[in-house]
Amino acid sequence: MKIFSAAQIREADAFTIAHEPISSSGLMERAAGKCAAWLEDHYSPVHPVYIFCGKGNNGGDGLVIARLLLDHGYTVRTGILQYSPKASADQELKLQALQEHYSSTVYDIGDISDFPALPANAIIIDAIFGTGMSRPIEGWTAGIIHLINDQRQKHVIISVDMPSGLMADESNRHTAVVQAHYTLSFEFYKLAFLLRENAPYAGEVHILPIGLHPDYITQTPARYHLSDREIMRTIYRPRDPFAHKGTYGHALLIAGSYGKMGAAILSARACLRAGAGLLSCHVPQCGYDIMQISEPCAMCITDEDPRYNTHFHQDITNTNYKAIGIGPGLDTQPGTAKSFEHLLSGWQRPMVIDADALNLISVYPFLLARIPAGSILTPHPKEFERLFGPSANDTARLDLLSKQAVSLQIYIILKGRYTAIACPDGAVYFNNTGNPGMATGGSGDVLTGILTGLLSQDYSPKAAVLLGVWLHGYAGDLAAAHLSQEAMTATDIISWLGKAFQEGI
Ligand SMILES: NC(=O)C1=CN([C@@H]2O[C@H](COP(=O)(O)OP(=O)(O)OC[C@H]3O[C@@H](n4cnc5c(N)ncnc54)[C@H](OP(=O)(O)O)[C@@H]3O)[C@@H](O)[C@H]2O)[C@@H](O)CC1
Ligand SMILES: Nc1ncnc2c1ncn2[C@@H]1O[C@H](COP(=O)(O)OP(=O)(O)O)[C@@H](O)[C@H]1O
Ligand SMILES: [K+]
Repeated sequence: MKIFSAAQIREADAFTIAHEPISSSGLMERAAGKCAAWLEDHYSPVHPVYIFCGKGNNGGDGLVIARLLLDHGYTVRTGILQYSPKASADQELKLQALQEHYSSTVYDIGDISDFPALPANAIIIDAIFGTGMSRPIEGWTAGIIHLINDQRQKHVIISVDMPSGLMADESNRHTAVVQAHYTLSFEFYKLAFLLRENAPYAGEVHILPIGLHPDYITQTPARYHLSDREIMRTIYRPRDPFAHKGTYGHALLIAGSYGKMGAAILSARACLRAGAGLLSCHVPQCGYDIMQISEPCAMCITDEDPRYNTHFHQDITNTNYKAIGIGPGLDTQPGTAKSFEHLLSGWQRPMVIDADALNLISVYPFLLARIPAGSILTPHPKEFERLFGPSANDTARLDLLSKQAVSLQIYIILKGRYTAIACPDGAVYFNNTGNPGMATGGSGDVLTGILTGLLSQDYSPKAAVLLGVWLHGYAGDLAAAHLSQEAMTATDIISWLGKAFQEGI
């Protein structure tokens, strides 16, 4: 799914009106109708509804919602914030339509003293500002937003399209922003919903399709995308009935050190469960028995070093590996750094680089330029900062992420709630599977294994990152649904990977 900017959404709106027999007022009826239907599905008329409307089209939506709910027997009070003498044409039209039958339910808000006393069970609808937010909210209008937020413990707050005060395309820098429980957003995710800094505002986001013109959507390029099942269906390739183990590649995993063999085991298991044909794991001597006993399906190469991997570069001279994954539990010994440097000089195909291998690059930044094109880096935010330096805010970090992926011609997976996958062509995909149950040691090692397993099966690096991150989160969601977010561990993500293949694509 494409993520459009506020300006593009306005264009989509105008394109739809120009190419379909629908007016802007009609589109507003459709959009607000979707919101009213959602509200009626979730809340009965025992809940009095308090709608706060602005003077733009977001306010217009609120006025239509008011009329539709009143038509269906709800008790509604609609306050119009008079922060400006002028209103949009459609807002005026919808105000007239509401006043025609229900004028006694509408009142003006010109100061915080006009904020109503809310009865128990009341629902707050925020239709003050939407994608037209152009500057910080000030004065008493900001005061009304704070008063709305003060009700958060007692009343459900539902924002129409956007939480008022939030800019659609960037990190929030302002103080007056509605903190909604739910946001009913039209047609598209907004970039703002996916940024960590904006976590307090949108609540649970529901995307309501309003029939914006499909030609605009397909023809207009977008920099940001949201991964979805449709994308996965175009990527996933069922196994060839005549396949043999050679068909799906021989993967090499370089992982583990004394005290951190668990990371290597998790990656190895995930790599196999992601479908690799063969897997060899390069481990230090102390890890040989551990790996052989824990994962009988993996072959094992032991390092000359008893505790660390320091001679793995020699492996690539012998065998024709299809994919290499390096990093989980690797440690950052000088010998490991040297071997990594040799490996990067000799290996030209895409590889997966994670954890301590990323930390080694942070310490020896000249290695960055040696990463083979098409490789996949999987930093969490701290590792990203060590690699590429700090950023002023989430939007700036997103720009830096994309810039680095383009200039190094690699894929960078910045892990988090909405993992951001930056591609060498400048596109960024956000992933929406996964949950806080995955915030537990080893989850990232599992991802590295999955990605290595997909690469070894000849998925292109782009296909591997999109599918791998999606399946990893999907398996995490299945694990959480069966075990709880608290009790699930990284091992459970691997256990549910099979179901994720079956149900998540
Ligand atoms: N996209 C779609 O497909 C559809 C979209 N629809 C709806 O339209 C919404 C967008 O409407 P919109 O463009 O009229 O903008 P909106 O957010 O209502 O506010 C603009 C007004 O606020 C003002 N203003 C701005 N910032 C301010 C501030 N800080 N403090 C004070 N004033 C401020 C601004 O003034 P100006 O900047 O011009 O001075 C202007 O008057 C969208 O979110 C969705 O709900 C649906 O109806 C139909 C389908
Ligand atoms: N709140 C969350 N929502 C979704 N995914 C999460 C969440 N917390 C963690 N994850 C996922 O779990 C993984 C954690 O990776 P990482 O921090 O490298 O863990 P580790 O180093 O312990 O293996 C990432 O893929 C991340 O996207
Ligand atoms: K709003």
